[in-house]
Amino acid sequence: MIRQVDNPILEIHDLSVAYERKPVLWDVDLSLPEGQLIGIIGPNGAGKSTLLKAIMGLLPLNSGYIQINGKPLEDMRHKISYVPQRESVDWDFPTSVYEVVMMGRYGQLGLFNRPKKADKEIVMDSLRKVGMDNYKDRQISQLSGGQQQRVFLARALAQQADIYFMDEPFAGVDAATEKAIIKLLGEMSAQNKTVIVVHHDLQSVAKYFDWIILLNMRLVASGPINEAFTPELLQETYGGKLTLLTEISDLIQKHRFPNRE
Ligand SMILES: Nc1ncnc2c1ncn2[C@@H]1O[C@H](COP(=O)(O)OP(=O)(O)OP(=O)(O)O)[C@@H](O)[C@H]1O
Repeated sequence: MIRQVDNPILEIHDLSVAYERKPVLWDVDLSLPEGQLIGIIGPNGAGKSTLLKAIMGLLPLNSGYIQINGKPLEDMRHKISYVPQRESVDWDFPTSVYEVVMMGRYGQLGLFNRPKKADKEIVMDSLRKVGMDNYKDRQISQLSGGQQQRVFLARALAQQADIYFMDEPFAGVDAATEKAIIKLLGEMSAQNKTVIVVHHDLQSVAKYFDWIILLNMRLVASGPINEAFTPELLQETYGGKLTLLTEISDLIQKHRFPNRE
């Protein structure tokens, strides 16, 4: 079940990626609609992070190409923003919350230009949106996991991109932060931003996302949540673990018929 869309914001054609000849992604063909909250799910090692890195141009492709709004990715980099996994970053680096978020502006500014008043306002506005404006002078080494994730999000917001890629933004954060993040992502998609999130918790998929991508080295499904988040397609993605599938069937029933107990 792979739904192609008219006027896609993102198109991936015949994408294959390998690490030292070990194939990780095979022939992925995908088109995604604008302004939606999109989840990528699949088992460990399915290639979810690899897909994001390949789209961001951080890995060499074995084959394929990527277009944003019908134009080559290389010409559209300023329109995309990437929030890597929190653990992939050195949080002991001696810098402040404010500086990290200002880094989001350097794409527009150029490395050697001083931030202007407008940049400073965008940084403070982004910090306010994630509830971290009171921490602007704090060293990043002194933040909790949830606070680190909020700072990452503020940096992405400061880039003022059209498409946001996020690698497990809910991993290791507290419930309040998860709630704050999903609210923010909803506001972004209401402003026609496209938000693409690698996600692990199957329990919250139907509640959080408009569109879902099921991946296991190859693309299993891509479509609106009601069409693509089905027990059959999940079985194809995860390989039939029956207890999991029974749980998921229950979840889908609850999502579709929320008032039925
Ligand atoms: N830098 C690398 N060098 C070699 N192999 C790698 C590298 N990064 C990832 N892999 C391998 O590629 C496969 C896909 O990894 P990837 O991190 O994309 O999966 P994932 O779906 O994001 O997994 P998880 O849910 O466990 O985070 C795995 O088998 C992994 O071991």
